[in-house]
Amino acid sequence: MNLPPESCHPGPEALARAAARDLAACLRQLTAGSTHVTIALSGGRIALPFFHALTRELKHEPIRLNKVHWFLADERLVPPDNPESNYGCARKHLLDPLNIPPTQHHPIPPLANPEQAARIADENLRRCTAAFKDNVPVLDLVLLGMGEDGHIASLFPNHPIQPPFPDAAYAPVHNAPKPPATRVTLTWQALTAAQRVWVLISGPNKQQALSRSLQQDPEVPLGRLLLLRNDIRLYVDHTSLQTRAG
Ligand SMILES: O=C1O[C@H](COP(=O)(O)O)[C@@H](O)[C@H](O)[C@H]1O
Repeated sequence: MNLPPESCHPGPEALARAAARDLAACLRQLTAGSTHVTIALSGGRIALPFFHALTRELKHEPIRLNKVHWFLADERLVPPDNPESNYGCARKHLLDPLNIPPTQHHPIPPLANPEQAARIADENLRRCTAAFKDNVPVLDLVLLGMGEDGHIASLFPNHPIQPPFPDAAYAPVHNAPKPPATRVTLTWQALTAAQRVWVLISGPNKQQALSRSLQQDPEVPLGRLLLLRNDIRLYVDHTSLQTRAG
């Protein structure tokens, strides 16, 4: 598998530390320059070590966090106190420990109707965004994970999404192959328009999806994204390079 050595880390903690250090450096630059910085966070297994490492990095940094607005790359439509909620996890382990005021949190509302939730999420992002590419909001940074099947955000293999309108940043997801079944995700357009995309890949049984992605296999969501843009930063740990047992 062709991965540059700087992308590879011995385990989730080392990966999380490296990504957190890089994000702190990136925020130092971005907050010095602009009035508004927009970041989309993900959930999944790497989220917890990453949020803890990022909290440690940012606690003692003279970064103007009051300029940073926190969005989600995807959400499972469950209440925020449900352990499956991506926002709930981000809030508990990153935003609250850093005392980020609620005006800078932009959760995807966990409504029963994902179409409506996606429209509200799109409007919230547009309201905070200064730059647009073909009317698609440009996020400063999107942080993604990758599942065993190669899914990123809530874009799953063989599971097309239907954005509510052509340049929508968010789309509803029905019958997701991984529970919870009802979700909202950033669209391909939003991932393509973003200034930066970093993917944190950790956890067993991901080797095949990763290797197909690196070959830009469009059937694998990360492979499709790597085909759409060649400037994605990958963080990979050794647990994700293990093959499926048996
Ligand atoms: O369901 C989701 O899964 C992905 C990957 O999570 P992992 O636990 O397999 O690493 C995550 O990036 C996404 O935000 C989440 O909703």
